[in-house]
Amino acid sequence: MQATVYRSTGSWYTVKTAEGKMLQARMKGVFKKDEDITSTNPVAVGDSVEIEMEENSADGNAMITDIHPRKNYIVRLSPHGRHKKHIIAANMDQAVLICTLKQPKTSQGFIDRFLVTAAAYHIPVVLVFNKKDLYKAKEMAHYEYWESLYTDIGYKVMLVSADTKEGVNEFIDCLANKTTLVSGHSGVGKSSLINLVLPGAELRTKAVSDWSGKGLHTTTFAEMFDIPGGGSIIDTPGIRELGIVDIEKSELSHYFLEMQPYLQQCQFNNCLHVNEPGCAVKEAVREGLIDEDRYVSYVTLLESIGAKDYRV
Ligand SMILES: Nc1nc2c(ncn2[C@@H]2O[C@H](COP(=O)(O)OP(=O)(O)OP(=O)(O)O)[C@@H](O)[C@H]2O)c(=O)[nH]1
Ligand SMILES: [Zn+2]
Repeated sequence: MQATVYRSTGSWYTVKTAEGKMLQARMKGVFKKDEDITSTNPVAVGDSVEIEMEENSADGNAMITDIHPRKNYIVRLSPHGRHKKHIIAANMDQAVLICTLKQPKTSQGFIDRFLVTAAAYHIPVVLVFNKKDLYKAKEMAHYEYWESLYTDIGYKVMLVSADTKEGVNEFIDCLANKTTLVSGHSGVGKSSLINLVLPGAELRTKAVSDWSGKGLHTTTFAEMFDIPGGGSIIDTPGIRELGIVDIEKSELSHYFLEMQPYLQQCQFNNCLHVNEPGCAVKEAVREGLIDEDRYVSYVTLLESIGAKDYRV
């Protein structure tokens, strides 16, 4: 029987069957893990799995017997070992990055790092700027610059206020019938916005009371919630940044989507677009066809690859 993983707590998983029943499930032994990754968790939130009911379980618990191939997944470095990865979530249709221009201002470096990560995992991103009610002329001008920059690259951008509810309908519409990972720095208003979409869910309080006293200390985890009317949200409390661990310097420019048209035109086919002569990317920056700040983000990320505490 097929089921979807909604929550993972180490050895127990909350899964939802095709009929909509929530069950507690355990893994049956250890089965083959994803070939490409060495992860600390074989099954993640969003995974589609096969389950069987446990034979002698009075509680109606289930066994996960197989995991279906993933459409995509995101990882972070595991807290339990430098080189191990922890799969945060799988099978997403899109990711929403909640940002703000005030209290606390989201940096462009952070946004671009997120976009690179999502592009590498083939996950479309919607940038949602929250706290519109706090923006004065200066912040509005900044927002408009970012809106046109990221819209031109191909991202969907929206401006909302969880406080006044301005723009919230558009935000809710963009989540309909999709599985969406919601991410963002602490304090940008993730919970406030999610609570508007999931009335009565009281996300964070639920997570806290369920987990207190169970000794899970540093462990952060994702959890999926159904949206009334269709679709679901994957909330990732405590996970500030996604991490791509294995990205090569030579790949990075592919994930800056606006650079793609120029990549074949550089004089050297292994051009990193920094010091090389005949670089079509740098030429495009000079001509204003690629935004300078985005190029700065590119160079910053490029330098971080291979650095000691490497994490894109
Ligand atoms: N003025 C204003 N304040 C907001 C808005 N949205 C959220 N806030 C406030 O910003 C603070 C942080 O909001 P949260 O929803 O807890 O933010 P979060 O991103 O979930 O933060 P973490 O739980 O730390 O990850 C709270 O004090 C909210 O009341 C908004 O649209 N306008
Ligand atoms: Zn180049």
